[in-house]
Amino acid sequence: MKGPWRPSSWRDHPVSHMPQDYPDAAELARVEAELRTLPPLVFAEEARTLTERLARVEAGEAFLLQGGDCAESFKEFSADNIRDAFRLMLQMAVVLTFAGGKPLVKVGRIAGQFAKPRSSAEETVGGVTLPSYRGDIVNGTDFDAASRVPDPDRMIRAYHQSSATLNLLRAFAGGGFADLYHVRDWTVGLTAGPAGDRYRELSEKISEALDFMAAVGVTPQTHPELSRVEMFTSHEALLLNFEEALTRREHDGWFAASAHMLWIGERTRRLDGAHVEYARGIRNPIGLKCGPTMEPDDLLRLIDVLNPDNRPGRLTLIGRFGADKVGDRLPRLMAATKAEGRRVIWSIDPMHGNTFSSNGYKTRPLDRILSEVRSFIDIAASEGVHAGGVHLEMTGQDVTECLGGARPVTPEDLSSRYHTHCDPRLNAAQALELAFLVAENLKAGRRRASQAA
Ligand SMILES: O=C[C@H](O)[C@H](O)COP(=O)(O)O
Ligand SMILES: C=C(OP(=O)(O)O)C(=O)O
Ligand SMILES: [Mn+2]
Repeated sequence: MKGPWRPSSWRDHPVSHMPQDYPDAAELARVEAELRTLPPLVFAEEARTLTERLARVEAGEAFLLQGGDCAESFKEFSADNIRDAFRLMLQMAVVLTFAGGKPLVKVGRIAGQFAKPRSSAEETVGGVTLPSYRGDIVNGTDFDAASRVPDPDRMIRAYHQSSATLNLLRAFAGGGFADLYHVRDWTVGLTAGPAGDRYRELSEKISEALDFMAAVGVTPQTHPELSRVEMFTSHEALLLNFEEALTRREHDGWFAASAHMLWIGERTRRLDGAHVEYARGIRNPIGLKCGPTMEPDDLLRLIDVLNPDNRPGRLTLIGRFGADKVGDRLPRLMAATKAEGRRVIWSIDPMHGNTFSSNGYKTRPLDRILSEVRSFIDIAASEGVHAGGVHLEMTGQDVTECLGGARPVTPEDLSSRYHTHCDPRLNAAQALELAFLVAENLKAGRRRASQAA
């Protein structure tokens, strides 16, 4: 039984994957106090709106695309990177909406995705052992003792970077960049290759359809929704000192003001742990990673705590099993939520269960990623559950971090443009390829459903 919730009640629960060793407690307290005085990064009403949008996903009327960096960083912070991430979301949205025939809810892993859980608390290189890098909001990547000391001031820097990132995202979303009439312009930055060619073809079709609509009087002036998009932000609620300081009271309860949606990671989802305690008390939409060790009963007890009122849109379950395990682990979890009438969204993260090292680089093969997504869609169909979304680590940059693709990245290529601060991301072409695959599967599913009806 849980006691009363407060923004700080997580402190009475077991804490994992957070720095316990800030060297200066007074400085940490000063930073937390400063964060409490700073304006919210997002507005509670936006989080309520996202819950409504996700309720449509839960009802099977929309699809969720959640994606972005594994770890944002201070070094890779630039207008170009934000623009490229935004444009990739738009490109994928075009593919998924056109083929899927359903509205797409767009949620970035952006403007706050800075804290990382690590498999090991320490890292050893050449006989030297140092604390692991835990994300730019905690410590630095350089392999020297000073960089690895947790520094609370990094929270302030992460806050301001998130604020500037959100500012640009909001400008892009509402200020013309996302105008569907510019669908052709979004091909800028697409590398040569089949996914790019298919996208160009699709954007031509959409442009023709828009020209036709304009001829019959449907224009951005008459239909302003054609010239703007909704884009929401999300990150893992890992560094609870930061989250607590940005938790704000509203008339209908407490909201995390650091992002529209927060999720609980695979490594911090224990029922009595600090992270579940924090998440249960905020009214934002919540994600919960569900990995291969989760049993149906664990999941149901977590849902009891995280969504006791069974509110649609509140809880997104993000499976992340690995292509080889999804067939064994997912069906019983889906069957349990379905049998118990739990109003949850099922989404798939095909990244985190498909990671291994090659030539000293952490990588993931695109074919395994695609295979986990395909299995997810098939399993959902046979369990009678809506395949609600995908959760991806991806970047608008042409990196060489994940293997394979139509213009294949080989193990030898990994070193050429491997820029991630933590996990390997899909590059723009690989992400588009995945979007086409998901779109085709969704279309096939719709066809099957209408034939059966
Ligand atoms: O992003 C997720 C985790 O931080 C990451 O997968 C852990 O990676 P590690 O095994 O290198 O610590
Ligand atoms: C840490 C992550 O994933 P998981 O908790 O599923 O391992 C992540 O999404 O970056
Ligand atoms: Mn990751």
